[in-house]
Amino acid sequence: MKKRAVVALGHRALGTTLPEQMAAVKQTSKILADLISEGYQIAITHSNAPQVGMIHAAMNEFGKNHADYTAAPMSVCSAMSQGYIGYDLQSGIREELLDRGIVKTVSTVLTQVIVDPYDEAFYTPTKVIGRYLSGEEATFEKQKGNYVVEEPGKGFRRVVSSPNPVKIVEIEAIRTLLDADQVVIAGGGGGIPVLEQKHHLKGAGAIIEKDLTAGKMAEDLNADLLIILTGDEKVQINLGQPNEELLGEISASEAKQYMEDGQFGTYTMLPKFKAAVSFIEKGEGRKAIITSFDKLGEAISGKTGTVIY
Ligand SMILES: Nc1ncnc2c1ncn2[C@@H]1O[C@H](COP(=O)(O)OP(=O)(O)O)[C@@H](O)[C@H]1O
Ligand SMILES: NC(=O)OP(=O)(O)O
Repeated sequence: MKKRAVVALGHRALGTTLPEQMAAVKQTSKILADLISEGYQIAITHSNAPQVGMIHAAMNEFGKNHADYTAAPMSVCSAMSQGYIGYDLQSGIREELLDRGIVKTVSTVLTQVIVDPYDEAFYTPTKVIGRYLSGEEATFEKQKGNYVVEEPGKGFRRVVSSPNPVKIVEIEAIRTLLDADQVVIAGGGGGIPVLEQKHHLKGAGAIIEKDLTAGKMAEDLNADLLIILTGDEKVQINLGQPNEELLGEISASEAKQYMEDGQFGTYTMLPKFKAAVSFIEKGEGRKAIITSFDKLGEAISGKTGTVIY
């Protein structure tokens, strides 16, 4: 039986602007094709904060200035970001596979993820999206009822709520594609957050942390491996202190201890560890790798990366 992996792609694997994304995806596709060539069945999820910020700004500026265009809510923009990023990944991976003589369908499943309307996150927006804003732009956003935070010396950023993923609506479609040995991109940008109202799923104005959705998807698919590709080859503890240390192979209980000790950024590295530990604890023989996207091959063969077992 083939090994099954869920791969979460971070910012570096995608870039920010359209040309950056096109170049980054070419590189990322090679790495993912290597994994597939090694016999892994993979489901891929990805970041979307820069892209969804860009799409939301564009849609809402047009909506304001042209009577025949309407502004788009965040959930619709989230769906657009899944389509746009999924499209680039689908083409890139397909091409890389064909270059190696591998014929496989690569598809994107527009994925909705049910969130809890009473999730505490709705009271405190924390998820940073889009580009840096000037003071004037930040004031304008606040006037529209949006939230911004200041990053000293850099500018302002928009923030939205980031509720926990409760249920992946299209999980059976994702599972079916993997069972058919196809490559699937799903849960992009953490999935489109939706509130369950009887049979209706109402889009929520929020962005889910993609690492948490990746972990949930890995649990649901009973994957062997959760791979989180980020900017660093290995995670550090005691960051910025004289006793700074790179983490290699650690157990889930060691990882939990580091989490409790506050070793990881709340909105950056911590969700990756939460996802990894929860995934590992809910099954047998599971492993999670956190590494930079260009080091995946070495990490798979045990030469680098932070590996949690
Ligand atoms: N203990 C830590 N070790 C390494 N990086 C950390 C740590 N705590 C926070 N970080 C930050 O987390 C970042 C990765 O998180 P994020 O920017 O959300 O990534 P991505 O888009 O790759 O998912 C790193 O680039 C680093 O700045
Ligand atoms: N949705 C999400 O987690 O996006 P980023 O990784 O870009 O913040």
